[in-house]
Amino acid sequence: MDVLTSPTPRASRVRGACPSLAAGSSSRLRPSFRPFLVKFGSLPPLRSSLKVSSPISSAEEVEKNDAADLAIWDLTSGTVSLSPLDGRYMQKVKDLRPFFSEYGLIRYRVLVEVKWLQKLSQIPEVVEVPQFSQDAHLFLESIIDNFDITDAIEVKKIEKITNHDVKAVEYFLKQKCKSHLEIAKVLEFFHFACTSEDINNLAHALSLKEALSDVVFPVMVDLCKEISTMAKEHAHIPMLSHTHGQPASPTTLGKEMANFAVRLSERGKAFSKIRILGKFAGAVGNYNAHKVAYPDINWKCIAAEFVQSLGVDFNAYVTQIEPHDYIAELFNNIIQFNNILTDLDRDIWSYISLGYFKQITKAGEIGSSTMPHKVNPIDFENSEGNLCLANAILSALSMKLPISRMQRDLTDSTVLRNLGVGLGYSLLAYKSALQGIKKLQVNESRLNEDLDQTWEVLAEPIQTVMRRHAVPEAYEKLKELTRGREVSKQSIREFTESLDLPEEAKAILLNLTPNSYIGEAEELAKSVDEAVDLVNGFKLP
Ligand SMILES: O=C(O)C[C@H](Nc1ncnc2c1ncn2[C@@H]1O[C@H](COP(=O)(O)O)[C@@H](O)[C@H]1O)C(=O)O
Repeated sequence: MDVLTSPTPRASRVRGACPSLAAGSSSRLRPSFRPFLVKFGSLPPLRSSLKVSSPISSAEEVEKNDAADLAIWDLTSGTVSLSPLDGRYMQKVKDLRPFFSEYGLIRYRVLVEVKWLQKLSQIPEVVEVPQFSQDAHLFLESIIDNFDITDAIEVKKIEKITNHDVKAVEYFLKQKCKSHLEIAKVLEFFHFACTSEDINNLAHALSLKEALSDVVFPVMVDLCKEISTMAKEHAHIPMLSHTHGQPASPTTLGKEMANFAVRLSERGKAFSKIRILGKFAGAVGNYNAHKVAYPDINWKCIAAEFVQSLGVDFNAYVTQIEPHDYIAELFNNIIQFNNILTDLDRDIWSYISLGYFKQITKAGEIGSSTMPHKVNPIDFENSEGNLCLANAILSALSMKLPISRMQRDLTDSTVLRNLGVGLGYSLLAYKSALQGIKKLQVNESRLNEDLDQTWEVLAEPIQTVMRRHAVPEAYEKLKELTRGREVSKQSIREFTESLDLPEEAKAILLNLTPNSYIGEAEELAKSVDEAVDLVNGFKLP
C-alpha cells in the first residue's frame, strides 16, 4: 500500500493520475526522464524538433533509474498535475491516497468480494461451497493483504475489455484463484448473487470509515487541542472586543479561542452518532436471485451478518443502492466543522491585521515580493480558501448522492470517486490552520495599547452599577459623556467621582480599567477542558 503514498511512475497509470496541461515545462526536464512522462500520459508528446537524443522507452528501464530521477518524478508529476491535491499539496494529503485513489477503491472491492466468498463457505445450506480449509482461507486472505499496485493495474487491464469496473475485479479474482485447487472448484461463487453496488457501497463505506479514523479525525483533534492550548495559555490576556468591528467590552484572547475549541469539539462529538451504513441485498434490494437459488436461507440475516462483520451498520431498506443518506449526514457535519474553522481563520486573520498576533518569521522566507517588510497571514488564507473548496465539494456530494432515479441510476458512481477530494481539501485546510497557529506570537503591548485608548468601554459597567443604585437616567448620562467623544482615563474617573453612589460601589468603579473589565473570561478560558473532551479523539459509532 506504501506505493500509493508516493507517486511512483507505475502508480501514475491508474485512473486518478491527472494528465498534464503543462506542456511548457517539458523541455526543461532531464532528457532521460521526459519520454517516460510522455509514455505514461503525464506530458503531451514533444514536437519533433524538440525530441531528445537517447530516450528511455520502457517503465522497467526508468524503474532502474537512480533516486534522483524519482525525486524529479515527484517534483515533475506535482508540477504538471491537473489537481493541486495531487500536485502542489500532494505531500500534505497523500495519506488519503490509499483510501480514495482508484487503487484504494479496487483494493476495497477485492476485500469485499473475497470476504463474501469466505462467508458463503460458512453457510451450511450452500453445499456447493464447502467449508474452506485453513490453506484456502490463508490463500484468500493473502490476496487482500498482498494486494498491490501491480494487481490494481491487472484489474484495470481487464476493465479495458469488460468496460465494467466491478466485473473486472471478479474476473481478476477468478484468474488469481484458479491455481488453488480447492478454490478453483468454486470460482463461480465469486460475486455470487451480487450486484456491483453490493460491492461498491461496502468499499466506499470502508474507505470513508478508515480514512476518517486513521487520517482525518486525528488532524481535526490536533487542531482542537492546539486551539484549547491557546485558550489556556492566553486565558488571562485581556483583549478589546470588536462587535461590528467597533471597540466593545473587553474579553481575553484565551476566552475567544476557547469558544472555537468548544464549537469544533461539539462537531467532533457529533460524529459518534453518525452510523456508516451498508447494504448487501442484490439487484433491487430484495434478495430476488438469492431466494430463487437457495429458497431456505434467511438472506436478510446473512446479509446483515456479513455487512456487520466488516464493521459497517446494516441497512435493510434499500433499492439497488445504499441510498447514501449517511454520507450526506457525515459530510454535513464536516461542512459545519469547516464553517467554524473558517470563522476562526478569519478572526485570527483580523487579529493579525490589528497587530494582536505577530507571526514567527523564518530565515529565507519572503512575505511580499515587493514590500520587504511584510509577514502575510498566508497559512490562514490558504486554510480559508481550501475550506471554501472543501465545502463546495462536500455539499455538492451531500446534495446529489441521496438522489437516484427509481431503483438506481449510475450518476453516483462518478460522483463517489470524489469522496477523497472533499476530504482532501478539508485535510489540507486543517494542516494549514495548524501551521499558522504554530507561528503565532501574542503581542501583548499592542493589545494593551488598544485597551488603554478605549476607556469609553467602561461606560457599560458604570451605567450598570448606577442603575443598580437607582441613579436616574444612567444610560443617558453615560451616552452624553462617551458617544462619539474623546474619552480618557481622566474624564471617566472625574465622572465616576461625581456620582451619587455608595463608597464601596464607587471604589470598585474607580479601580476598574479596560484591562480588568473582562468578566469571567479568564475562568471560562481556563476551564475549557471541561467543555472540550478530546481524550478519546473523534470517533464514529
Ligand atoms: O451489477 C450491475 O452492474 C448492475 C447494473 N448497475 C450498475 N451498478 C454499478 N456499476 C455499474 C452498473 N452498470 C454499469 N456499471 C459500471 O460502473 C462504472 C461507471 O463508471 P464511472 O461513470 O466512471 O464511475 C462502469 O465501469 C460501468 O460499467 C444494472 O444494470 O443495474
